[in-house]
Order: sequence, then structure tokens, then C-alpha cells
Amino acid sequence: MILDNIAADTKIRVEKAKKKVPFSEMRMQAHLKNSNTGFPFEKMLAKPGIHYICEVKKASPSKGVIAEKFPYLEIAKEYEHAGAGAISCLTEPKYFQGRNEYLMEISEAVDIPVLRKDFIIDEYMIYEAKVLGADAALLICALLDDELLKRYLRICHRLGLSALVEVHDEEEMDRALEAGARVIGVNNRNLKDFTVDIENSLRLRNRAPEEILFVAESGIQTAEDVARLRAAKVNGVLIGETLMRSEDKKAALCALNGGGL
Ligand SMILES: O=P(O)(O)OC[C@@H](O)[C@@H](O)c1c[nH]c2ccccc12
Repeated sequence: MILDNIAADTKIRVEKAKKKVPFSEMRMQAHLKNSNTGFPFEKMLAKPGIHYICEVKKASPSKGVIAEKFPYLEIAKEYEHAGAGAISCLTEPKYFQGRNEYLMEISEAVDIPVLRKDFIIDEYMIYEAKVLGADAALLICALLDDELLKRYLRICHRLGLSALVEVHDEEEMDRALEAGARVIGVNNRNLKDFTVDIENSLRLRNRAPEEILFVAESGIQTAEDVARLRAAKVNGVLIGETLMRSEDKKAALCALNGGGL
């Protein structure tokens, strides 16, 4: 499966990174940063209504290159001005053409929380996320066993980073809850065949208790999609491709929100 290949490549990437900045050094740098953040990503999602996590993504394994022109800083600022609640920034280089620098520069340039979107398979990447300026990091349930998931959640929270724990089905949802996830994202994209179905989020919504912040991810294209998720009391929607392909991000976000934001 694609996820196995990405995980294998990510492992090689992390080993290389550790040669430049060793683990102990990265961890120390992360601990030098302020951990008393108040978790702005979670605070934003906890406000009433539905919130938009807008993704800065050049390419993906399912779609190839999405944005030939990729002025990532401008895109991030446009999202912020359009009313985004947070920005999701891909840092995976091979499959998504992301870069750590994008995250670092974007987090400097905007005032809203920034999520590191990557395939975290080593705690080094959590410390790195903190050093790069992230407010939140994605933890993909399918890549981590129960023990690691718990451990990585604890590391995130100690650093003042929120963790968006990504699940695909009931079993992973239960694992995420058991591990102590405070924010759960349901990915509507099936990573085996790349089909997307927002029913996945709608179906899993009620399996998480009220106090858990809930994000619907992937394949969100229309105001009707957002309206259905809003009605299901989803706290946030993570949208990439639809916005990346829109010339006018503000107009696109307004339209998705049903006419205004
Ligand atoms: O472009 P879309 O279909 O709106 O999807 C955004 C986001 O959900 C998707 O990029 C994503 C969801 N989970 C991921 C994990 C890794 C990389 C990317 C992702």
C-alpha cells in the first residue's frame, strides 16, 4: 500500500536529518521553545461553528501536481485573510513535494495556528515540528501502534503542540480515543484505492464523545458537503485540493461556507 512506501521513505529521510541535526540536539532545541502555548489549534476548533483548516499542498500521490505555480507564502496569507482557522502545511518531499522550510516560513508569516502535515514515524519529527514553529502535528493512527501513539501524544502535549490524530475507521477511532487523543481527524480518503467518501466522517462522528474535537479530512468540494458536516457538529474541515485549485481563495472559502465567512 502507498502508506507503507511513504513510511519507508520517511524513515530514510529522518535518518538523513539526524545526521545533520542529531536527535539530542533537536530535542533540546524543541525544549528551548515556549511550551506554554495554550494550544491555539484546539482553542480555535473549540469555538462555536465549523472552522476551516486550509492546506498548502503542491502535489499528492493520488492527483500528481496540483499547483504548478506554488507561491506558498502568498497562499498561506491568502487563506488567513479569507478567514481560515488554521493552515495545514505538507512537509513530505517525495510524494507531496513539501518542504520543512515551507512550514517554518509560513508559521512566521501568519498569526493563525499551523499544522505540520507529515508521516510521523519517529519522535524526532515531533521535536522538529516544534522547532519549525508548528502549533500542531498530524499523527496517523495507521502508522503507529498503541504504545507509540500514546507516547507521541504525550510528547506533543508536553511541548505545547496539539496532535491531530488521523483515523479511517471505527477500530482506529477507538484506538485514538483510548490513547488519549483530544483532536481526531477522520480521513475520507481510502488510502488503498484513493476513493473519497465524506460519509466516512458522518458515520464516525457519533463514535467520539462531545468533548473530543472532530475534524473531517479530504474530498470536501462543495457548500453542500460543508453543510452536511456542519449539521453533524463537526468542528473543523481540512481542505486541500479544492482550495489549491481556486484562483480566488477568499471567494472559494466564502462559497464553501454558503455565501460568507
Ligand atoms: O486535498 P483534499 O482532498 O482536500 O485533502 C486534504 C487533506 O485531508 C489530505 O491532504 C490528507 C489527509 N490526510 C493526510 C495525510 C498525509 C498527507 C495528506 C493528507
